[in-house]
Amino acid sequence: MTRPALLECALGAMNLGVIVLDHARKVVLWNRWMAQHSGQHASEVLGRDFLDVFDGMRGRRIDGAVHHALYDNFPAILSQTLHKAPFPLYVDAEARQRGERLQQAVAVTPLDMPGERRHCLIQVSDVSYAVHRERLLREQALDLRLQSYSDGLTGIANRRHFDAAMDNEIRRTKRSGSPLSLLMIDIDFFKPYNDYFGHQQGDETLARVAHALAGMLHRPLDLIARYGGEEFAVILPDIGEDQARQLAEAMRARVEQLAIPHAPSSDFAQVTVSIGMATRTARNSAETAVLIGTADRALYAAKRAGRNRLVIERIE
Ligand SMILES: Nc1nc2c(ncn2[C@@H]2O[C@H](COP(=O)(O)OP(=O)(O)OP(=O)(O)O)[C@@H](O)[C@H]2O)c(=O)[nH]1
Repeated sequence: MTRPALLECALGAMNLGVIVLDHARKVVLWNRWMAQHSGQHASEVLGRDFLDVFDGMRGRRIDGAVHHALYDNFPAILSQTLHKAPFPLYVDAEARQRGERLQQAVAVTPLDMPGERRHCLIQVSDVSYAVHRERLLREQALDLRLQSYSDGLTGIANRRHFDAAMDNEIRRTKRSGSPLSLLMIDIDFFKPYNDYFGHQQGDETLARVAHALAGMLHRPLDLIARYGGEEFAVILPDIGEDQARQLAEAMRARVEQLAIPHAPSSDFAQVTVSIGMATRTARNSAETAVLIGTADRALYAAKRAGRNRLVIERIE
């Protein structure tokens, strides 16, 4: 095989688009890959002006890159992230109908040949697969992040999320001096509920209560988390005892209003919650453990006092 025939054969077999333009920007080489994905055979484009073949490219980045390659001897690489699918190239006729272009990475290179004015080589690679994989990986990473910060059963924040948010809020409150209230909320007589209705219905009720409580929070930094089995914790930044008390009382009443029938052996006809509350202020400057410990003690006081109630314990 002669050398030109060999080169012709290799060019035809290449798995990327190859275009060569002469100094006047006329197409002088167009390989089979380009014909296959553009729908234009070499005989239709050879000898034509590049911008006549690709009218939509006028004034675009690729037009500038060709200009710089031909007249300033500058090469350029157009990554698909910044220049999405510049050429109208498609994987097949169906994709063309849908207008779904191949994702492309484009390299524009000056070609200096002895005795000729400068030409320019344009290489187009199909990076659709890489782009698809990258998108998939990004989505998976986001999913994992969400999963690692939310509780699978109820969909609210999990304990890890609570710990991180609590650290942040304590730090923020130390800087700003604003108050920070914490509620610990526990479903009353949940063991008899599970024993009577079964664990699966117990799960459903847990999720329903979590959802109802979460629906009461409207400020962006308020956070409700599943703290333990049937216990929730609510972080309320920037509100002092009075406002937090009103919200906590409304949350208690909201669960009662759900009117979820309780087990016959419970003291209550409906599912209820007990709530313990404590507030960090600039004056008491409580650390995380003290705030949580105090809200926890208040919760147990609410249980001892008969349940379905709110108890506030002050930090001295
Ligand atoms: N269905 C279900 N039950 C859970 C889950 N996590 C914890 N529990 C149950 O919650 C119940 C908690 O019971 P206890 O701590 O004894 O207290 P209680 O019966 O709720 O009574 P008081 O808290 O004193 O009002 C236990 O029976 C746990 O099995 C869960 O994810 N799903």
